[in-house]
Amino acid sequence: MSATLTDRPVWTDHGAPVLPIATSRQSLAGLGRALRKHPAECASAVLLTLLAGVGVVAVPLFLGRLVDAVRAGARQDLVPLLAFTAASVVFGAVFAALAQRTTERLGARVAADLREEVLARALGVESRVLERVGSGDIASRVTEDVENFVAAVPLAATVFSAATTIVVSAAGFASVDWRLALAFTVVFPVYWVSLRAYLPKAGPLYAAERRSAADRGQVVLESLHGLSTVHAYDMAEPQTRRVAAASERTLAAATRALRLFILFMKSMNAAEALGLSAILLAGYWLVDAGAVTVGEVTAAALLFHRLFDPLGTVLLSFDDVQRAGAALARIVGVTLVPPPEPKPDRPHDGPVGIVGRGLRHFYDEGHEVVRGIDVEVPAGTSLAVVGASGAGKTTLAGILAGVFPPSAGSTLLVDARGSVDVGDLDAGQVRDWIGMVSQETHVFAGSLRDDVLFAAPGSTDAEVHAALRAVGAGAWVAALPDGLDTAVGAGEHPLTAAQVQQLALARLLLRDPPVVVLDEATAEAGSSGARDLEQAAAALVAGRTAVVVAHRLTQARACDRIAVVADGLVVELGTHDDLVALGGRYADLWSAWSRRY
Ligand SMILES: Nc1ncnc2c1ncn2[C@@H]1O[C@H](COP(=O)(O)OP(=O)(O)OP(=O)(O)O)[C@@H](O)[C@H]1O
Repeated sequence: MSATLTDRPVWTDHGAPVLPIATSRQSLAGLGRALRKHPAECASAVLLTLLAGVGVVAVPLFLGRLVDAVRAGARQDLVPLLAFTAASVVFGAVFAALAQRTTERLGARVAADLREEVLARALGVESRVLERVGSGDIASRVTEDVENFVAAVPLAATVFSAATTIVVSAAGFASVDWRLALAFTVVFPVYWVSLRAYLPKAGPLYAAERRSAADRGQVVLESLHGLSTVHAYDMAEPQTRRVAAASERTLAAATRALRLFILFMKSMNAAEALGLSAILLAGYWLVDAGAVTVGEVTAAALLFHRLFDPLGTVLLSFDDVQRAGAALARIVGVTLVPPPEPKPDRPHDGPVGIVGRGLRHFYDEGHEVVRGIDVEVPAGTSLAVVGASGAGKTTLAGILAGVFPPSAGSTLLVDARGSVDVGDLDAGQVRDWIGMVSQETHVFAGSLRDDVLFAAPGSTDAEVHAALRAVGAGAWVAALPDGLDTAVGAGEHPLTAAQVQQLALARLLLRDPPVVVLDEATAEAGSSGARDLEQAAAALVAGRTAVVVAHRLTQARACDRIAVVADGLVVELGTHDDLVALGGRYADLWSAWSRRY
């Protein structure tokens, strides 16, 4: 694996490295891609919403005709017109319900697709990128941002239907008389000015309200948690005053937000009054000039009145749409991380040795934790890595296992066909060559079988049992109520730290890579558990090339050679006997260990 010190993609937000955030255009393109996967649902959502809009618009138009029929005394037209009006009401209601359902379902599908896409891409993000941006950013995008987007789906459906109704109504207006339609447009400048005044202030005011509500909650929680202290020091009164002060601040913030909202609503009402007046005035003039009928003006006025609702929906949803847009930008942003380049297939051939050349690594610039290590583990031999806490053992193990690239230097794998740089293999191929048990083994929610098969899908139950027996897990697995079907993971059958380590070892045994890197597989098991795990690890190491980060020196003694790491460098290297004879750091560690155990 080769890498240079600058070989890291970085996007920044106020100087802090983050994953990319999509621009509006990229977000829309991402949404478009997700929508295009459901062409039939998209078409039916649009069609049903249009039909619902037609229903909404038809009612005022028929009512307008009714007015004209009454004025003309055309009694024979009244019943059919009333029937058409009633039918339009039913038609509009039925299609509105169908449209809402279809659009919400489509939204839920799109959200699910986006969630899957972002999760797949997140899992494929290279560790060098993850290391730079931190896993928190990616986790919040896959969870919170996706949730925020999903929560906005019903709203998006409502806004889409409202926007469609507005468009269909505009067509309805134009069909009555273009001059009436023109009169109606006087509302738009008023809406525009109100929105420009409302939106920039609303966000910070609502945020302040949420913040002060959170502060109040914090004060209340503190008082409850510290109840005994409050009683002991007779602090009930000052504490109540703190809660009251926090409540007043919340109330003041909520009042400020509400006042702005009421002002905004008033300006919307003013816009509606203005629009209606404009239509009636224009209507009066047009009727007078004989250009339109009273019924047509009635239809236009009713049409406009019916628009209050959808217009209000669209205007009031700006905030939420902006918030959903921000979540979408972060979700789509994950998909903008360039996927790792596909590497040519290079299966291993026979036993594999491992060579690290000039390895250096830093997590924080200016603080190297591996400072130039050359290490060679010939095929079929084992190397123990020992040293004080923080010496760089885990970092070295991670680099040798190809979990992340070094800041400088390279790791080569050597087989019968020659050598290959770990960096020239893709992540899946690396795991065929090298298996690793790290300090953080995760137990996935599911059956015990699935948890083991995770590393080697397709293995039979007999093979899974054999692997579990080989790592010393046979007895406890046999005692499980449902055997391999037992549910493990969060909230299910609890596993001890040693059992989790055994699972990790069994996974690796089934995967059967020629090289294994074990990092403190025995550290958390307590001394008797640790001895069992040592044996389990020995079963895995036998016949393979192994790098073992060993805290228990018996495990180090069992390896062919031992590297003592101190402050990012290998300071001693040799067999157990050589190093004891050398009388250096390892000899000191060994004599201290021998005295203790
Ligand atoms: N992800 C990380 N980000 C920043 N610093 C890190 C990270 N991982 C390790 N370090 C730092 O790098 C140094 C070497 O850590 P490393 O875990 O490699 O040492 P170690 O010898 O394995 O220690 P231990 O035996 O305690 O696990 C330490 O100073 C540690 O704090």
